[in-house]
Amino acid sequence: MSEGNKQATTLILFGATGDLAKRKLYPALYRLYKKQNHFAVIGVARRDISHDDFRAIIQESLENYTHRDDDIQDFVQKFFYYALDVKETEGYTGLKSLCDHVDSEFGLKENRMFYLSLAPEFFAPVTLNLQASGLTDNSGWKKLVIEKPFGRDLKSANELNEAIHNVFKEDEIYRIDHYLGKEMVQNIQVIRFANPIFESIWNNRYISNVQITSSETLGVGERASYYDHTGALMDMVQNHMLQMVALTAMEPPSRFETEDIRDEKVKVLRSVRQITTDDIAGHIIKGQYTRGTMPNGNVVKGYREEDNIKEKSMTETFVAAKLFIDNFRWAGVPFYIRTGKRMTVKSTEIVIQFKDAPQNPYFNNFNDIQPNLLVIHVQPDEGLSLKLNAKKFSSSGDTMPITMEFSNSDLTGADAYERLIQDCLNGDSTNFTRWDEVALSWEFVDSITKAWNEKNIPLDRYESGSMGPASAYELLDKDGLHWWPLTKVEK
Ligand SMILES: NC(=O)C1=CN([C@@H]2O[C@H](COP(=O)(O)OP(=O)(O)OC[C@H]3O[C@@H](n4cnc5c(N)ncnc54)[C@H](OP(=O)(O)O)[C@@H]3O)[C@@H](O)[C@H]2O)C=CC1
Ligand SMILES: O=C1O[C@H](COP(=O)(O)O)[C@@H](O)[C@H](O)[C@H]1O
Repeated sequence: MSEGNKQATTLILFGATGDLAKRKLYPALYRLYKKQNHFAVIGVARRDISHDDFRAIIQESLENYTHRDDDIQDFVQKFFYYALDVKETEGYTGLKSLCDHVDSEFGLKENRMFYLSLAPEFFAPVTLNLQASGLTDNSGWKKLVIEKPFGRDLKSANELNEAIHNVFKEDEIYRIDHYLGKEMVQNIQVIRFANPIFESIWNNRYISNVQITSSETLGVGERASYYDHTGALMDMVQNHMLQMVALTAMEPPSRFETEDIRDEKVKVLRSVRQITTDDIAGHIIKGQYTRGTMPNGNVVKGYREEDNIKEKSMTETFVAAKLFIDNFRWAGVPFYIRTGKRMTVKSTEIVIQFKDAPQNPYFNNFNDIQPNLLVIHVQPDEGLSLKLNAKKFSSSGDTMPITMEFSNSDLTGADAYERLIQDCLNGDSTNFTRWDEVALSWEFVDSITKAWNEKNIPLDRYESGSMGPASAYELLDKDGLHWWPLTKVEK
C-alpha cells in the first residue's frame, strides 16, 4: 500500500445525486475503496432523501459495474447524505455537525476533500459558505476539487479564482480536467521523452502537422440547459483539447515534478497564436448537428429539435481549428483540432504526421507510399500505432504501408476519475490544471469568441452521423492535407 492509500479522508461531495457522480464518481470511489483507501463520503444535494435512499442510489450506479464484488454493502455504509440547497448559508451548520460526527466515527483525522460536482454558478458561493460555516477550519488538511467549466471567459474565471483563493491556497485547489486522468494522455510525455527516436524528430524539421480529434456519437442528452449556453468551444476546446495540444507540444521539463511540467505547458499555451478577427474565417470552423442517421441505423434528432434547446439556437456542437504555436520548435507546423457531438464514431486520437522523404526513389513506381504517422489512441482503445512503408512481400521493388501497433486494451487499468481522485488524496496535483494554464486557455478561447461575434461567422450544419461540416474538410484541403481516418473507434 502506498503512503497515499493511508490518507484518511472525509469526502464532501456536492452534487451527489447528479449525472457525473452516478456515472463516474461512484465507480471510481468503489475502486479506490478496494485499493484500501480510507474514506467516508457525505453526499450533498437538494432532494430530501435518507442515508439509505442515498446508499441505494450508489448501489444502483454500480449495478452494471463489471468489477463488482460482494463487498458493496460494506462500501455503501461509508456513505451519508445531507440535504442542502447550497445557496442557503444556514444549512451548512448541520453539514458541519455531520462532518464532525462522520470524522470521529471513522477516525478520519479531520482531513477534508470538498468535491464540487455542481453547476459552475455554485462554485464560488459554496466555497465561501464552507468558510463561513467553519467547515474549512479543520485541523487536518483541506482540498477543493472543482469541476469544469472553470468560468465562462477569462473575466469570470478570474473572479471565480479570486473567490476560491479567499478560502483555499493554490496548492489546495484541484481543477479537474478528466482528460488529464486518461491513461494515454498521461502516456504522451513518456512516449515523447523516454524515446529518443521520437523526441529527436519532434519538431518542425520532421513533422508536417498534428491532428487531434475527439469525436462523440452522443448528442447533447440530458445536459441541454448547460450545453446550450456553453457550446463545444467552452465545453471541450478550452480545456481537454488545449491540454492535449500543450502535452503534445511542450518542451521536456527540467524535472518530472508537478510545477516543472505545468511550467512547460504554460509556455506552450502562451505561444499559441491568438486568433484575430481577420483570420478567424480560415482558421476556426463551428458546426451544429442536424437530424441524421447514425452508423447503427438510428435516426436521431437535430440539435435544435432536442428537448430544452432553443428552436433557433446558434450554439456550436462542433469545432475544428487550425492553430499555430509560435515558438522555435513548432514554427510553421499547423495543429488541427476537431471535436463534436453526434459524429460517426466515438474516438480520441492524436496523429503526428511526419514530413515526406525529401526525395522518394519509389515515387511514380505505382507504389502506395504513405506519410509516416504516429497515432496515439486515447480512447476507446488505448495504444499507439506507427505507420511506415515497407517492401511488398515477394515483389521486386514495390512498397506497401505497414502498421506497428501497441494496445493496452487487454489490460484493465484505472479509469480517469479514479486516478485523479487518488492523486488528490495523495496530494499530487500534476494532472490538474494550474490557474495560469486556465487563464491562458481562456485568453485564447475569448479571442475566438470575440472574432466569431465581430465577424458574424456562420454556423455550418452537419448531419448527425457524419464527421462534421464540409468546411472542416476544406480547412485541411486548402493546405494540401486531409484528416486521417480514426482507426480505433467504439464498436
Ligand atoms: N455529466 C458529465 O458527463 C460531466 C459533468 N461535468 C461537470 O460536473 C458538474 C456536475 O455535472 P452533472 O452531474 O452532469 O450535473 P447534474 O445536473 O446531473 O447534477 C447536478 C447536481 O447538483 C445538485 N444541485 C443542483 N442545484 C443544487 C442546489 N441549489 N443545491 C444543492 N445541490 C444542487 C443536484 O441535485 P438536486 O437536484 O437533488 O439538488 C445534482 O446532484 C458540472 O460542473 C459539470 O460541468 C464535467 C464533465 C462531464
Ligand atoms: O467534459 C466533457 O467531456 C465529455 C467527453 O468526455 P469523454 O471522456 O467521454 O471523451 C463530453 O461529453 C462533455 O460534453 C464534456 O463536458
